[in-house]
Amino acid sequence: MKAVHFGAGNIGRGFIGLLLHQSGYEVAFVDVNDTLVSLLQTKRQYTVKLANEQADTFLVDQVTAIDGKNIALVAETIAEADLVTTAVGVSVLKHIAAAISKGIELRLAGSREPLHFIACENALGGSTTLKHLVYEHLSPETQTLADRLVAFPDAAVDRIVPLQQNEDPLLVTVEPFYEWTIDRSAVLPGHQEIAGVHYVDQLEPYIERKLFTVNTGHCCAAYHGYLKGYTTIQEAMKDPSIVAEVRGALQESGAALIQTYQFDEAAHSQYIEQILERFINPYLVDEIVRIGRSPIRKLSPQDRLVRPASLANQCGITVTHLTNAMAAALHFDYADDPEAVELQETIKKHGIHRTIAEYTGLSGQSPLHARAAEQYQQLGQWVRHGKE
Ligand SMILES: NC(=O)c1ccc[n+]([C@@H]2O[C@H](COP(=O)([O-])OP(=O)(O)OC[C@H]3O[C@@H](n4cnc5c(N)ncnc54)[C@H](O)[C@@H]3O)[C@@H](O)[C@H]2O)c1
Ligand SMILES: O=P(O)(O)OC[C@@H](O)[C@@H](O)[C@H](O)[C@H](O)CO
Repeated sequence: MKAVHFGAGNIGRGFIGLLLHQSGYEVAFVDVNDTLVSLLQTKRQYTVKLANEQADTFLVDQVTAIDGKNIALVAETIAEADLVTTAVGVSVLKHIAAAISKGIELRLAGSREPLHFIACENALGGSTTLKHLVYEHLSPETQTLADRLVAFPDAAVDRIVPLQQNEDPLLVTVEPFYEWTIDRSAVLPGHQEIAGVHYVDQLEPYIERKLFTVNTGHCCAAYHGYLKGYTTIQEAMKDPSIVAEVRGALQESGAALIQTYQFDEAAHSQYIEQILERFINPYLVDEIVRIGRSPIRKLSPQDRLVRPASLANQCGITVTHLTNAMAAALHFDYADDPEAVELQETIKKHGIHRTIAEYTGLSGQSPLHARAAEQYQQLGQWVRHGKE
């Protein structure tokens, strides 16, 4: 079986590529990083190392890579594939949509075999977003045919894969834990289930629980950790005041998730504890600036801070830690992150209230907006007064 995977980065090699390989797929990675592409083409294999005491390793072989700029070759490879996956970043999906649409046109011209596209990004409805972007490039006739033969099941992916600092540029170190959940209701007959994947009839509770626990807690630790001058999440999670913020945020999002999806309270508490353990894995070095990357995306209405805060607010739960994490995110002034730079420029130019309204969608009338703005000022004073 042949799979095409867009994005030969950390999660692409360290999680999706590994699981597809273990399921019997030959994986062709599509990437725009020339070094990665050329190394994968030459070596045809790479190693995944687990961040555990034994440092278990897995060899992923029978792989290759395609230059993402070579649209004709990407399209031809998609036309021949049994499965297509992505892990490029949700904001990059628009850049791969044209090549995917060409692949679908070629495929439909020569085959009636169903084809699945699964976006493995940290976002609600990632594959659905990809579908809309791809359909913009297809004629109405092709869209009608694609409706029958091409599917875009949404998915949730969970495995912490930090930025890599290995001598071997293809080696990727990952945490032992993983969870890949796919919406079975959108899968076409004939799809061969991927080993190790959890197929569910309704994805929403799973993706919201993952994003609003793992990613909410993660970015909460990262933004508060950044303000306190820590470099890694492992350092930040040694600070009791940061752990208290993370726990507080996860209690707020947790209460909202439990009310919305009727999760068992004890099981959800255990889920939170397991995640806090994962954050402090001593065999990983995970940089705060990776976890805090793209603060505009992370402050957007459907993402890990605003959506759980809004859900909690609607459920009548008092929200202070999630708004404090938004406030800390608004202070994330990391100069190498283009979204952080844009955010800081917007605050300077238009002030905090307009910035909050513009990026979070929380209007000036929202109590969450008011609290985040007040906490932003308090954190600013704390930073200016030497963080006493
Ligand atoms: N790293 C994690 O812990 C983790 C876990 C779960 C989900 N995710 C999600 O997976 C996605 C990728 O994250 P990552 O950490 O692997 O990032 P990454 O930067 O390591 O990998 C992204 C890869 O996509 C490639 N890319 C960029 N533009 C492209 C294009 N136009 N065509 C083809 N390839 C392109 C990049 O060159 C890079 O190799 C994100 O959506 C992230 O939220 C990451
Ligand atoms: O990838 P992002 O930028 O959406 O979020 C950063 C991290 O929180 C994220 O990559 C986690 O490590 C991952 O989602 C764990 O499953």
